[in-house]
Amino acid sequence: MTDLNKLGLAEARDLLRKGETTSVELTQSCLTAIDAAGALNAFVHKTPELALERAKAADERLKGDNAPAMCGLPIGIKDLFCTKGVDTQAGSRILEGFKPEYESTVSQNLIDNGAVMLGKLNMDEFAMGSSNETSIYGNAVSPWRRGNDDAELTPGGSSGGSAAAVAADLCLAATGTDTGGSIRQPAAFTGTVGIKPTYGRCSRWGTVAFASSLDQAGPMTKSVRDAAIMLEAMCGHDAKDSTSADLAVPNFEAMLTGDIKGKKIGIPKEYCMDGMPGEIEQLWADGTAMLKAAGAEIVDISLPHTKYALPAYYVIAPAEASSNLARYDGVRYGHRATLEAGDGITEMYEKTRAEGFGHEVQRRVMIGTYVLSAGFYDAYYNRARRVRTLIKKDFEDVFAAGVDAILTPATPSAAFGLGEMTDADPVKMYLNDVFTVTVNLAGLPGIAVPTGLDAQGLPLGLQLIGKPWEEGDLLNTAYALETAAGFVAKPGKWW
Ligand SMILES: NC(=O)C[C@H](N)C(=O)O
Repeated sequence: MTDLNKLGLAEARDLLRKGETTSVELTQSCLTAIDAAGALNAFVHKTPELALERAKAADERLKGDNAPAMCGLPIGIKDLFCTKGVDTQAGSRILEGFKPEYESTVSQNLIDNGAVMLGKLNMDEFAMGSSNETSIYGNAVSPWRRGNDDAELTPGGSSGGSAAAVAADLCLAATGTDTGGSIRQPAAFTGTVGIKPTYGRCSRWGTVAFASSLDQAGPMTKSVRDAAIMLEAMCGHDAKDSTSADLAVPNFEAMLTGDIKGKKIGIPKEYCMDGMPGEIEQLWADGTAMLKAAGAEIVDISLPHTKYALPAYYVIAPAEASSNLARYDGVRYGHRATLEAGDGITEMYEKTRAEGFGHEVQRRVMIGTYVLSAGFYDAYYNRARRVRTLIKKDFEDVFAAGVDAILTPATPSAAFGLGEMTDADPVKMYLNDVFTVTVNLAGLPGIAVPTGLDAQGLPLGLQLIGKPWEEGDLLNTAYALETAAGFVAKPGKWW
């Protein structure tokens, strides 16, 4: 069978069960596609030997009756997850040469479920960015292009390598993480599906920390069904993460009936922002009509504190980052600067951190340190935390009034060109997160579903936001939207 790498998880799983292919064949097909896609710079550490070894073991396991759902399925892992004995750099120079002694809970869950890791995927440094351009490895490149224009576009960020790899069929699916939109924005930019589950659904243990009260892992896949399959395999209670929820994991795939009759879908008026491109407005209106045609009840809602979400996020996330990143001191991990005679420990810290962190990470550490400092703590950090509570309450009120899910655009535009936003004011880049950060601040599940193309042929996505712990319901609504939208476009192969 050719082009096995183009399959999704569900299709490949079914072929494996019928004995029509093997994990080794699937894995080999992905490895060949990865080798031919150097131009995308998606995989930054490849693990072909390990992959084939695990694929062989999976083929053995598949001979029995109890092989788990992801048994034998080749996937990519974002470079933020610690993988035992395999380079884990979080896209940063400061973690150069770091090979963890342990496996993150999420990647261990996937290994236990039989998934086959092909390698580690490119990302913005410490997951700070929306274009993958802050990566020490150089940016990942989107497989998509605007019409016949050969300008390189961003796959989004920070999980840009994951999005590029899934969209270009280098793997069947990938892991991502989302602190302010890092799964949903790259998914929307590349015509793939990405879900950020409820905060606490996936363990954060062994995932390099950015902003601990916001970080969540999730799957990036070719379909909603695949997202359901992979989320179930990734998540679950973990005693090693005190914020991990001790809740049973439902069979998400079994909940995909496509029936959303009578579901109340909220359309928040505050998400209709000034300067929103007509194409995004149209996409949103089309998505609303699709859900209505599928039997949902559409209601106008208000989330009054939405406009404060982005500023609150860009105070809280840097504050937590400045604290989390204090551990990179040149002693315990990775890079250490070369010192001169007379340099003491202070010079060692300063030189190491100045060399080891890129500009965006330095900016956030400085902002975070500032907003946490004695004279400014109340004015910035505490105020941002209070705003966060109000944002959370906005959602609680809407759900208490009977709304089942909320539909919004996922991003304010289609993918932009590499370099187009890096020289600009950093706030322009931060504005990419305008529709996604509210969900992280409130700890809710959110999913991006590809629903259309812009005038230049680039994918656009819509976001559905669900109630806490109701990912199954959210996935089902997303499934209904996906079915109605019938998005089948793929990037033309140029790499
Ligand atoms: N990690 C994320 O969710 C990315 C977000 N754009 C940020 O730069 O903070």
